[in-house]
Amino acid sequence: MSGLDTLLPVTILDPWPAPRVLAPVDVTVSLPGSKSLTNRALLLAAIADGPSVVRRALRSRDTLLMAGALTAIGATVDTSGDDWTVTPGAFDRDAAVDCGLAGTVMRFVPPVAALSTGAIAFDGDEHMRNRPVGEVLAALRALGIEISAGDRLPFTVHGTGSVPGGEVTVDASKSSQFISALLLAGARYEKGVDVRHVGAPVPSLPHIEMTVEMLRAQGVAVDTSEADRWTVAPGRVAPVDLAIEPDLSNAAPFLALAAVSGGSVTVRDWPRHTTQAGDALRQILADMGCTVSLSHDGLTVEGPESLNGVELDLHDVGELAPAIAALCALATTPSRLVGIEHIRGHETDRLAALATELTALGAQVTELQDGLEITPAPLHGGVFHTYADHRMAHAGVIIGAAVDGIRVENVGTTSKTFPDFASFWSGLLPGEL
Ligand SMILES: O=C(O)C1=C[C@@H](OP(=O)(O)O)[C@@H](O)[C@H](O)C1
Ligand SMILES: C=C(OP(=O)(O)O)C(=O)O
Repeated sequence: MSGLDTLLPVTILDPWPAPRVLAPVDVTVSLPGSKSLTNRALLLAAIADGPSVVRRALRSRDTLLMAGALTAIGATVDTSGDDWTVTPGAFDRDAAVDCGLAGTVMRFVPPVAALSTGAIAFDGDEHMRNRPVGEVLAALRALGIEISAGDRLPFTVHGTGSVPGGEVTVDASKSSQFISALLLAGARYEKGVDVRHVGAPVPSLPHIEMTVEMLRAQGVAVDTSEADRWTVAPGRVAPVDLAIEPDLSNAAPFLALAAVSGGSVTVRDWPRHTTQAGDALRQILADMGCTVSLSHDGLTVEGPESLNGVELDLHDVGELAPAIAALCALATTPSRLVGIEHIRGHETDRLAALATELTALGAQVTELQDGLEITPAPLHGGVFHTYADHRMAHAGVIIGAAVDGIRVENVGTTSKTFPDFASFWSGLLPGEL
């Protein structure tokens, strides 16, 4: 397993005493790059028709796993600097791909591996064997690819060097990544790819918009004129030269610091136009009573005297749910978060994990099939378990900022998308520990 332990500070205690914030904070932060943008850029670069550069790439477990996967199948990825270079190569060898716990690696790489003449074996962390991928494998089989084993990790893709492509139907109600996966590789299929979704509504639509926007930026023609249908024309993928935006979903715990302390937090370089789901934080935090402003300094959130509860459908932005749920547990009125059954298939069953951990600290939480009802109650200290889920750790540190005696178990799991998160977080709060 690529634990990438070198990314983790060795001195972080486990469980980690989360810094308590005793006065309003007033900080400005620059955050690492977006996981979703970095991994799409790397993948497109590997199937482009010339060398690429991914500027200010996120250096984290998920992105290094993507770089490792693309290198294993035949691309050359230089991750030594802040700007990563990618040189496409022949996909002509047998290889093993470690997906870790990265959905973007497990779902996005197999459709590219299908272009190889080698046998590409995929596996990952133990929990990754529970995360859904069968719909992508079934689609690839329908497009003529041989894949051994069933519908979960581990599996092996046996490419023949080319993929006919064409029409395929997918039920993407469990993850938008099933659609993105097929679209990202589709231009390199002989007939392109024409993907229809049939099933309950697709979650996380901004992530599909991100895929489509990035494909178009590389000169790929994508037709989205019909609902639940995406058509990618066959053709070249132009070399990538992209500067990665800060990860707006990972901004959630930082902006939450302003919300819970009644202080002010500015995240630099917040993009004016973006397809990142995390941009929804602006409206969500305003709904909770924060003052939110976007200026040339970045996005500034000022916390209110007391936080409002909210009723939200997070279907489009489910990756924000853990941080929002933590804020709801610290609000003064009840909240209801719905539309997020699919996050039971994320790094852990996030609805069950949030209900368990918030309840253990004294919150009143009802777990719904597709969400959470959270009624504020006085919280007390304790260990906040993270289930190897970076966003559960973010939820834990948010609670810990506002409640005495919170210790976050395995805070190092944040390395999935944020290098050295715990040190960065405590460095923002000097003298307040
Ligand atoms: O395509 C992507 O980069 C992602 C899509 C979303 O997945 P789901 O559609 O499975 O929620 C999101 O939650 C995940 O963090 C990243
Ligand atoms: C769901 C997430 O990740 P993944 O890309 O592994 O699906 C996430 O980061 O919240």
